[in-house]
Amino acid sequence: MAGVGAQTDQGIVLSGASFAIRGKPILSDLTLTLTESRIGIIGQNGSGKTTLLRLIAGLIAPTSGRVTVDGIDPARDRKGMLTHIGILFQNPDQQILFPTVAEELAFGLRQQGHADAEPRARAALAAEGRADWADLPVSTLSQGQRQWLCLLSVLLMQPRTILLDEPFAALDLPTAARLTRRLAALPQRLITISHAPAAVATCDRILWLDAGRLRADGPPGTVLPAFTAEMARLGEADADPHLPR
Ligand SMILES: Nc1ncnc2c1ncn2[C@@H]1O[C@H](COP(=O)(O)OP(=O)(O)OP(=O)(O)O)[C@@H](O)[C@H]1O
Repeated sequence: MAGVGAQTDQGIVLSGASFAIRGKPILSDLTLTLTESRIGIIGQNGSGKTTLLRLIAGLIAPTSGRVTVDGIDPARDRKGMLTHIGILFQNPDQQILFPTVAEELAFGLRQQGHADAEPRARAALAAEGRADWADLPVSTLSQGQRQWLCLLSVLLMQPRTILLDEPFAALDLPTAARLTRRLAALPQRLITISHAPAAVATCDRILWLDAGRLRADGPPGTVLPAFTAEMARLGEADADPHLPR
């Protein structure tokens, strides 16, 4: 796989990992070994999907249990993680730090120790046919364009695994179709959060989170129909729970 060369791909391992905020459990006792190339995470609003990605990326540490990425504790070695994990947030504005497109792209490369970060960033833009974007203020890009910029930043860093939090949520259909093709062609491991079963239907493995616990874990052909049926059932029950019949 890309990025980390000959190092062994040990995958992402969670051993009894839990996460709580002020004593409130958000994720409970997750034990998983993730080695597949395409993994989907589904679940209702607030079920803990984004928190799980943050745990894998090392942005938060488990309250109990353990998380390792290729044998490394991601919360302890943030710099070492740069070649292992890239994350594309749901909202690009949570990710973008710099005023211009080239500066934003160069940042991650500089963190990885590349002295030629800026020329590399400009070359990458040129290769995408976007050389004219280099000095544009990021604020002039549309939401979809900013999301594309965030993806390009992640790709330039060549992480072994890319975590995607609802990558299509804010995109129009043609942009989503382009991004789908782009993602499908990547050699990296992709872990994708989605509410939409169709968006993860081609994954090798689906994790269904329910109130911070693993409710199902298996191939899409098994997990997605069960999830869809349960969402339909909940939707009916919640539609008018307080109204007289
Ligand atoms: N910083 C925080 N402080 C308090 N509660 C939090 C915090 N971050 C997350 N939570 C709570 O943890 C739970 C899981 O949140 P998370 O964002 O992981 O869910 P999600 O499955 O990604 O939801 P969605 O589909 O709505 O994006 C929610 O109940 C949320 O309110």
